Amino acid sequence: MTPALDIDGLNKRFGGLPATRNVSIRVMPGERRLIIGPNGAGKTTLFNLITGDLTADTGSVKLFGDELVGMPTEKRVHLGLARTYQILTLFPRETLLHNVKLALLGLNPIRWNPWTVLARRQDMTVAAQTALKQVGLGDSADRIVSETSYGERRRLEFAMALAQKPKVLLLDEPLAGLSQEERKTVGALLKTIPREVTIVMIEHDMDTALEFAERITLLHYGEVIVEGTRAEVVADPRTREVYLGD
Ligand SMILES: Nc1ncnc2c1ncn2[C@@H]1O[C@H](COP(=O)(O)OP(=O)(O)OP(=O)(O)O)[C@@H](O)[C@H]1O
Repeated sequence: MTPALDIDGLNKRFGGLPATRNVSIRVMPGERRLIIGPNGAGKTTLFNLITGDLTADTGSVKLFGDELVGMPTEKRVHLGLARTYQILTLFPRETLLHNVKLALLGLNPIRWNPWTVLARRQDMTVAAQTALKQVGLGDSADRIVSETSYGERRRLEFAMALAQKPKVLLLDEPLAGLSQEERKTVGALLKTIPREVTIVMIEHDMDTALEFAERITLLHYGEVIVEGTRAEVVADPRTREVYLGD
């Protein structure tokens, strides 16, 4: 079976310092993969290399067999790659619905033609409303982002990513900054995402993340040092040494 994401020998240096060292990771379709590692281990850099926000020095990243290296981010999105950010990237003075529509508009290659956009607006509204419903914000479509709670904004970001109907979804610390209650809501939401979507998640909250993850990759100083099933990685002494602080 072709992997959903096939990362091979990926390297990235910042001013001589390696942030990603010969990283090879294979994620199969439908998998729920958790990426863990101490601060500065290279987790976000890895995501930026996958999305094209950063350019790799060497190595390959394939999405369902298509080479992404050298491809602009927008094209990667068209191939089915979506991500959420560690720091929320929303338009705070717009409505929730408008934010999701803007995410969809970004996906539309003919978005600069106003007539086309107008003609498609109804479709987009329906798609955006469906995505908001999917994350439990169906009744909040017309609210302004700045008037919503942090947890609701996190869910809005999910809606924006899901509206794009991604094949592979990268989640960068989706639980960061959330209250215990909100963590539960987002944790439950994660479980409702269909298997057609392969998920790779960076997360420090081990309670929720471990429940969700099937396989785990541990990064340390930019390198993959442990990888395996949830049970294997948790039981590995190197995980305890560098991450779980045992
Ligand atoms: N744009 C950049 N320019 C220079 N150095 C960078 C840049 N981005 C990341 N780094 C460095 O690369 C290394 C990996 O950083 P990265 O943010 O990927 O780690 P991380 O595992 O995501 O950490 P955290 O858990 O704190 O988010 C760090 O040493 C960091 O200082």
